[in-house]
Amino acid sequence: IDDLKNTTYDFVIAGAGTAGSVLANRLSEDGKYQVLVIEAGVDNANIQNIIVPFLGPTAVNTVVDWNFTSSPQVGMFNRTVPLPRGHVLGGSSSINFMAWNRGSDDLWDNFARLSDDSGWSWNSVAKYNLKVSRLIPPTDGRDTTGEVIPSAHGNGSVLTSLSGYPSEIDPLVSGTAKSLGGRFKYNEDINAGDMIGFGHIQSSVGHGERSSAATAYLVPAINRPNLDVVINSRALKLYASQTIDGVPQIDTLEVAQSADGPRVNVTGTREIILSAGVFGTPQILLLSGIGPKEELTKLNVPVLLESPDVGKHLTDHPLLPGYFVVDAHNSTDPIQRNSTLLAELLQEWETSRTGILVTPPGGGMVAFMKNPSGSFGGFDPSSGPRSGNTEMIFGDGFLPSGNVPLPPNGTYLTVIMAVVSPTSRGTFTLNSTNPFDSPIIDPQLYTTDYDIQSMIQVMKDLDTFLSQPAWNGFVLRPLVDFANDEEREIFARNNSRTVDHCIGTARMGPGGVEGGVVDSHLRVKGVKGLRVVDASVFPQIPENHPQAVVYIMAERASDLIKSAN
Ligand SMILES: Cc1cc2nc3c(=O)[nH]c(=O)nc-3n(C[C@H](O)[C@H](O)[C@H](O)COP(=O)(O)OP(=O)(O)OC[C@H]3O[C@@H](n4cnc5c(N)ncnc54)[C@H](O)[C@@H]3O)c2cc1C
Repeated sequence: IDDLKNTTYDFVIAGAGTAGSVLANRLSEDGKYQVLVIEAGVDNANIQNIIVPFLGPTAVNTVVDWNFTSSPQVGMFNRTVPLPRGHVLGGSSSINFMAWNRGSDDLWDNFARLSDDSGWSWNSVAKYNLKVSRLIPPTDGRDTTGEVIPSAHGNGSVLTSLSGYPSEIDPLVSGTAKSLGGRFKYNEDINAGDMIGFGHIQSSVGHGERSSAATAYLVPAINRPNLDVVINSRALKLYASQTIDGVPQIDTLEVAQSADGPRVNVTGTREIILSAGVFGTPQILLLSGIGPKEELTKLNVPVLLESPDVGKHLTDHPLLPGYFVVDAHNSTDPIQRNSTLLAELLQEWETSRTGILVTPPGGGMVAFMKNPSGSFGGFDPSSGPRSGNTEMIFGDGFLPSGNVPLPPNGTYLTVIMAVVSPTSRGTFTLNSTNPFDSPIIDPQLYTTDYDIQSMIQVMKDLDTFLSQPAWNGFVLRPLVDFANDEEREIFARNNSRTVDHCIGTARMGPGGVEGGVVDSHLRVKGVKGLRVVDASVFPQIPENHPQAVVYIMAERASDLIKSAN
């Protein structure tokens, strides 16, 4: 931060994560504006476990992760759960598990309805979807006819592909779905508008490497003379240098590299944009005195603007692994137990970008399902008929999660189950006024009956699916048996965590501050000069993996910002 030649820019962006990197690129592309990006985390270059797709999960809990932890979860017998977030250029897109879903048409139409802005409808954002990603062939070069619909995809920045190392499980999943149909139907492309059904996973992976907001948006722009990116520096607090007609004009951001280091003020003469993510953004807002009055007063933070929704509506997808002992012939399990084998595979990846390391662990097939019609008295909190209530991901091998340890021998099928239209809502609050203190994050997982019962439903749907003839001889037995729903519920509450899809802490909505923190153009209501562009503005949780939704939103936000300036 000391190297900055000046501290006044047209735009100052807090956070070079998924959304922040898109903004950095788009706002600097025509050379008209001077843009500064402040990123708390580290450089993304040359970090092997964020580049090699198979090693992705090993980046969690390292220097590239903020390592947040939830408060005790009452719906999970008071366990705490890890809440990783990217602490690196590219943000969470640099450490996530790379599943790529643009969301159903219904999701976007619901965003439009909830924000009262048709500009968020699918028809309006479809052009941004085409700008965001480009589907390229998988590294094994196979014919993918029937596995994806190429015409549904664009020619944009993030590279996406199907698994370059298909697993022996994939044809069992697609074959079973094709023969079962109905609630278990096959879906040729879950990114073509209707997400329901069993289909092939598309990942933000190209040529055997992770494609992130850093590699796809930030690095290509980094040498522009009008773009400065500062790393290892935290955005702390916003200031308004003046108030006009009672409206604070936000133009200053305080930055520091450590708790006791010097504070530097930077100025955004046109706008300051918070893209610090679902935890970073509400933290900056609250520290600046923008938030629920009672909470601010309790901590002696002077109230700049009463905005009751800051930190509220935190929503995440609960996740539960299901484990099955299988007779697999090409399982990933030996890799987890044998470092020599892993070293050989790394050598293969280094020399030819082939082998299993070109693909994220977790397998090649995913399903989004509706709960049975008529269940829950017909209640369906999802965005519409093309969005799911639950999800399954079919993983080749034992994917450690929850409290079940990797068994010393044997081969396994892991099915990651999730509730993707949860109704539990949590909170984000400050612990203290020290910006370097960890906040209190309470997603309140499984605090509604709908959420836990939906998880039980998907556990039973999985049993139905795996009892079909295609699995005979492959699935030998479940690792854990359940006699009834009560046992399923206890297992779920004991072993679930989240899919790391949290959203909503600065939600978008119509009307005044009681209707949401930002308006539909993502401007913070009640002040001037400040926007939020990241997953914290989502008015409801996408029924899918959300990174592509963040990218699409950030592309539209870039156009909104340019046209307003
Ligand atoms: C482990 C994990 C796995 C996931 N798997 C998937 C998946 O497979 N598919 C999918 O679609 N989604 C996945 N997600 C979710 C998805 O990656 C996120 O929803 C999305 O990337 C969020 O984008 P964002 O721009 O809101 O925030 P982020 O990308 O997290 O960006 C926020 C940035 O702001 C920085 N920052 C925070 N506070 C400050 C501050 N005070 N000052 C300066 N900088 C700050 C952070 O370091 C970060 O770089 C996963 C997430 C995680 C963590």
